[in-house]
Amino acid sequence: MTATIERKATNIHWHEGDVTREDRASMLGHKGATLWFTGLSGSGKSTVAVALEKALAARGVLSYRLDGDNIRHGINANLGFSAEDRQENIRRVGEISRLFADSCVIVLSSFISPYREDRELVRRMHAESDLDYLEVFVDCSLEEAESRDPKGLYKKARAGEIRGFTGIDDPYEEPASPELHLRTDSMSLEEEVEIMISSLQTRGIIA
Ligand SMILES: Nc1ncnc2c1ncn2[C@@H]1O[C@H](COP(=O)(O)OS(=O)(=O)O)[C@@H](OP(=O)(O)O)[C@H]1O
Ligand SMILES: Nc1ncnc2c1ncn2[C@@H]1O[C@H](COP(=O)(O)OP(=O)(O)O)[C@@H](O)[C@H]1O
Repeated sequence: MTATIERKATNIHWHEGDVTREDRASMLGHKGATLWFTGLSGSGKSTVAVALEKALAARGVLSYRLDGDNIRHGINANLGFSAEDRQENIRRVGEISRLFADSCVIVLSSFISPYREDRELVRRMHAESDLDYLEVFVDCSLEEAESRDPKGLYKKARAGEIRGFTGIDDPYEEPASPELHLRTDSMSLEEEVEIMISSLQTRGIIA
């Protein structure tokens, strides 16, 4: 694997193992892949990922969720919401997703990931490692997301208590050609799960 940013360390060498990705896939009975959920806060990224995780588990498929809020409690606790910090957030999570996907897990990564360039970096990381990558645009209008306001954050942003909130006073760049487009203000959760499961089947990632 080559680096996606300039690497500081020199004199480092990739060490191959004897157990291959194909070996891991036969052990688990499915391939690994990353589903990258991008969309506004409150668009439904976490809800959709939780529902898909459950549906996959019922089929005996191993998946693992990486969620913005959770990851920011741990490995990315040192990052805020400036454009630079969001970029580093996505870069690190992109690398973590690549590792999990290589381990043959279906990775469900839910991050606002507002910048197209940052998402394209994650796509390139997966392509570089010959791993399936599906960008899932979790799409709903700002008005709908704001009316849901599951954490009361839009209210705070409108009141000026949160600055740089995506959709209010910070940008969200919509995906130009996502592999999957879920319109959560008109589709049901069941339909959304069905679309994702059949796409994984069609691509030969799961049976
Ligand atoms: N300023 C600002 N803008 C956007 N979101 C904010 C902000 N401050 C806190 N939050 C909360 O952080 C969650 C988004 O984290 P992410 O790691 O997904 O963001 S990003 O991809 O780096 O843009 C987001 O979670 P979701 O609502 O699940 O998307 C919010 O709960
Ligand atoms: N079709 C749908 N798909 C996903 N979420 C939906 C849908 N309809 C309504 N919702 C609601 O929208 C909210 C989305 O919140 P959440 O999943 O936390 O969003 P995000 O992770 O993008 O911030 C939840 O309260 C969920 O129940």
